[in-house]
Amino acid sequence: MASTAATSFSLLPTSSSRRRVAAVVAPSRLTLRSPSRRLGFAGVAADSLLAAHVAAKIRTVAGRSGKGPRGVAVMAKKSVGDLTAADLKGKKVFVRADLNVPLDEDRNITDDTRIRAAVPTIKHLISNGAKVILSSHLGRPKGVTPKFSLSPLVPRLSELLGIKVEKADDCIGPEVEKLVNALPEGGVLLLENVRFYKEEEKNEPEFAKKLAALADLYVNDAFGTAHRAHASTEGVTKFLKPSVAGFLLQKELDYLVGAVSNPKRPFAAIVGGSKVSSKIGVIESLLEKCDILLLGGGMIFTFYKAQGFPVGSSLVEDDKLELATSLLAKAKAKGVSLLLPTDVVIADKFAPDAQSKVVPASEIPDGWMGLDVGPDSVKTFNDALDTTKTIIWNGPMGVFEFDKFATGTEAIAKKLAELSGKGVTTIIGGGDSVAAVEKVGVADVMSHISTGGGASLELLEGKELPGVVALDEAVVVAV
Ligand SMILES: Nc1ncnc2c1ncn2[C@@H]1O[C@H](COP(=O)(O)OP(=O)(O)OP(=O)(O)O)[C@@H](O)[C@H]1O
Ligand SMILES: O=C(O)[C@H](O)COP(=O)(O)O
Repeated sequence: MASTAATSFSLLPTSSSRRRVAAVVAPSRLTLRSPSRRLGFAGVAADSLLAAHVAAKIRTVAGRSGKGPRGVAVMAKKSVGDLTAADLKGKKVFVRADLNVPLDEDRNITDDTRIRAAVPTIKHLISNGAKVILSSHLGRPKGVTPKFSLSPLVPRLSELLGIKVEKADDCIGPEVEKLVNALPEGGVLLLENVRFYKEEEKNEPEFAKKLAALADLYVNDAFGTAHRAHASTEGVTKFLKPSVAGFLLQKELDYLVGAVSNPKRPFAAIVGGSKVSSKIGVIESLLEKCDILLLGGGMIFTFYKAQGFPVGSSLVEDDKLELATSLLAKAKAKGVSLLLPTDVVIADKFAPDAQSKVVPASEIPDGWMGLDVGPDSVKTFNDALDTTKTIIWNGPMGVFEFDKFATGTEAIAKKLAELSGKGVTTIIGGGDSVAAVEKVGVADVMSHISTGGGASLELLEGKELPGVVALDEAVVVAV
């Protein structure tokens, strides 16, 4: 018989859990006093963008003081959209982007998403007469390593921006300064990989100062690297004013903080991936906010074992059994409807050509391992998702890299695409779930696909990102 793991948790959230979330973030109480009220990005209203930052800040302020948001003066980050031609014309602007794109053996770009995502900010700057000094890392080089040069990015950047992008062979020093000084208004100079200097990751002030010396002001649009306190993401802000957020950074915050903290309800979170240990923070944080939590991926077997079910040779973290039990109890206490798959696709080995069959989640035989969620679970998950208005998804439902075990993940991707078309806010929180959505070819219809893996995980865990914290604040006053 199928396990009844799902039925031991109530299907409806309590009204108190709804009230608690609403009390923690109440952006409607706020009057925004910032020109960035006008700003919008990709169909996202300006007020909603700011509400996201405000909501994040309120939670921090409220958390520290132990009091709610009422009457608390809070701040929001200054935006590149606040800068007009009067601020930008002829100015040298240091733009930190995350152009850490995958390259094949011949150094061709295999996915240009991150380059495309950086374009709106750069276009805004060049169309307002700024001189753009563009900086990024690529990979994790140890010292100067030609295979990690940013040179292969120049043709695609030039094509997307419609101008000839210049390239420096270094990111600091007299030669770079000469190229910067030769930049025309509306020109773009791409600096060499900033991680060729070990001082970058060490966030050494002297190195940050040298980067800053190239420019008049700073824009951080590197969402994927915003969780790193590096010289070009954090240190440089101490020497360049103003230091403002780019459009991509804002959009990521709007969805991953704003839509998640203040969601249209019911709000469902889908968490998958390999191990529960790497998702504890995310699950705990989402349990505070969501109405429905769907779990899939390798982590579910730790939950099953904690409930006394046989798990065969499935992935299990034996030191996390108590944790799994406590997460189930927490969900129950909070009135969150936590659904574990009731059936699984099992395999006789971890391989694309493994023998496979579907069994109830409570009946995995010895020698077999669960590699995907089963069809009954997909149906239950889809029915639950049909009731929602906001969905965030992080981590695949199974070993989607093997076609035979990709069905559950692909079904969820298709369901989110369908619901997105019906007005549900669908957010894909980075990492492998993005790859899965792209594999199914439904990336374009999602409300938001994060460009950050580690950064989006940290945000979903409720952490502050150093690259965001360091930016200038625009005063927002609570009334
Ligand atoms: N049942 C399973 N058994 C073993 N591995 C699984 C299972 N289900 C999913 N996985 C694996 O989990 C991996 C993704 O897990 P991870 O925790 O890294 O997710 P993610 O957060 O989406 O990715 P990233 O860490 O890149 O952000 C995939 O490679 C997938 O094959
Ligand atoms: O790909 C990423 O997640 C970002 O570019 C950050 O890279 P890092 O993990 O090497 O800092």
